[in-house]
Amino acid sequence: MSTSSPARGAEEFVAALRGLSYRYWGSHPFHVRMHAGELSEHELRVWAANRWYYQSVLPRKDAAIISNCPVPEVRRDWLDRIVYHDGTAEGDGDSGRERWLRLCEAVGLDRAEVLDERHIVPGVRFAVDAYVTFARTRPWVEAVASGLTEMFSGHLMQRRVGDMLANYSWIRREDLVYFTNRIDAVSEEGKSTLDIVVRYCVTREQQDQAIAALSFKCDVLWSLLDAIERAAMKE
Ligand SMILES: O=C(O)c1cc(C(=O)O)c2c(n1)C(=O)C(=O)c1cc(C(=O)O)[nH]c1-2
Repeated sequence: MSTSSPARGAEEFVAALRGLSYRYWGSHPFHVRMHAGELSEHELRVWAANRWYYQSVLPRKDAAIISNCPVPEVRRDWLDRIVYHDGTAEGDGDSGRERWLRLCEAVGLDRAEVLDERHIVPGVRFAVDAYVTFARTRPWVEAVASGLTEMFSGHLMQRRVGDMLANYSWIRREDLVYFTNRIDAVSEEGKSTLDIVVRYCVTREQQDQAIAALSFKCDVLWSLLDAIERAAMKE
């Protein structure tokens, strides 16, 4: 990687980031089967219980970004993500955590078995922990860039709601409130994340590192679904 190449213009940089969409987990075979209505109830339970681990560590990943970031505006902006997932008070039904738990219950899991993480498989733990470690140890703007998968997720979640309602007769719209609520939040966050990355990645090398960070995150999500798919096959 040459540090002497000139920096990309903003448009070219954004196009390079967006160009990674083909590696996004939207095209993973497990998601394809989920959207087509081909997952069994057991497979949906394995998915919901394991993805809980991702949901539950997001605030720690975001806190790591804040702890490494010297820019007050970015820290202030980033704080909202922690509050979004954790809520503002214990037992707050209006939090990402609670909405995910609601989805878990809808697919037939009880809260206790989700919260005690008994269903989490090693590959999921490994992939998700790698995401948190990345945020703790890499420069803050790379960790921010790794969250840019959110640019691709709004459209996917929109489709997921429609496809799940059409293909799993026992799932109701209220059960999918995690996604319906998240769709707007994600497109807002995706835009502000992209603004931050474009603003603070000014050298060619920083831009390359941001692209590599997004690529790494695509691997995290893909590995997570690989592990879920494999775990769900047993039974
Ligand atoms: O359902 C999805 O496909 C999906 C994808 C992603 C993503 O692309 O990282 C996130 C979410 N959902 C999500 O709900 C969420 O809160 C979230 C936070 C982050 C992140 O990296 O900080 N990604 C995602």
